[in-house]
Amino acid sequence: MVASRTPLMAGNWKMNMNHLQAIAFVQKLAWTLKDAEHDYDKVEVAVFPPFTDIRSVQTLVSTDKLKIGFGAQDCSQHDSGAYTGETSAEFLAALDTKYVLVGHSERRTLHNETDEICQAKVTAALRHGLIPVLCVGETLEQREASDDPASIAVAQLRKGLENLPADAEIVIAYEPVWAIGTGKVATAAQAQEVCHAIRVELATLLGDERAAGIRILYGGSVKPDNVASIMREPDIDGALVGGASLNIDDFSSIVRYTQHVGV
Ligand SMILES: O=C[C@H](O)COP(=O)(O)O
Repeated sequence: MVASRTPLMAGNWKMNMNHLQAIAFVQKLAWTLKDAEHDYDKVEVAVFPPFTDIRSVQTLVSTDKLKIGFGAQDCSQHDSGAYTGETSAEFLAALDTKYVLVGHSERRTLHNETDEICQAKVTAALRHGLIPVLCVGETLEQREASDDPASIAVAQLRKGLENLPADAEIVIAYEPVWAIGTGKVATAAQAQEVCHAIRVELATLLGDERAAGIRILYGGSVKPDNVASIMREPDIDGALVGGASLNIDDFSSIVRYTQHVGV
């Protein structure tokens, strides 16, 4: 049975755009997609702005009744307390935040986030009704040193989803670290190979039916000219887009990837 999974195009802005720029960007993205008669039921769209923009994006989305979703780029594993600089999933939920990235490779490498921390963040996000987007992926050194390039992402997945509640909604993002912001996109076959291994592991952990319904995104130098070939792969259900999500034309073209391929 082929599962029906609504593709998700997620724009991770990283540390770009202040709240005023965020308002202008989301407004313009919504107009562009409206002009193109984009059907959000066929391809879901979400942006991941910096924390300081989220309240502004929330207000715009709710006032203008936009169908663009939004998420945060990280959350604390704790709900509240003496954790200077951290942001609670509870506070994000109070701003109607739908998604939260967990374990993006920039968090793992620049902020020493371990698989154990990622697992605690997944749990914290779920505790407050957010949908975690768990990011996994190998570095170039790990890929070159391994006979099984998918094994690193699969091990991160296994740890990150430990003790997952039975009814939890999650999204997985496979991001080969060597393809992030480098212009070196994984080939569609390389991305599919790892995403398929992720789905097989999800089936082992959670059962076939549940695994078949979980969306797996690919991230790493996704652009309008390569999104179509990536989206043709059976285990890839969307993209986590960095650089190209900061450009309205590029991001809306990625969202409307079916136009490129006549799928
Ligand atoms: O979260 C997004 C990824 O890090 C990919 O970034 P990129 O599209 O700039 O390579």
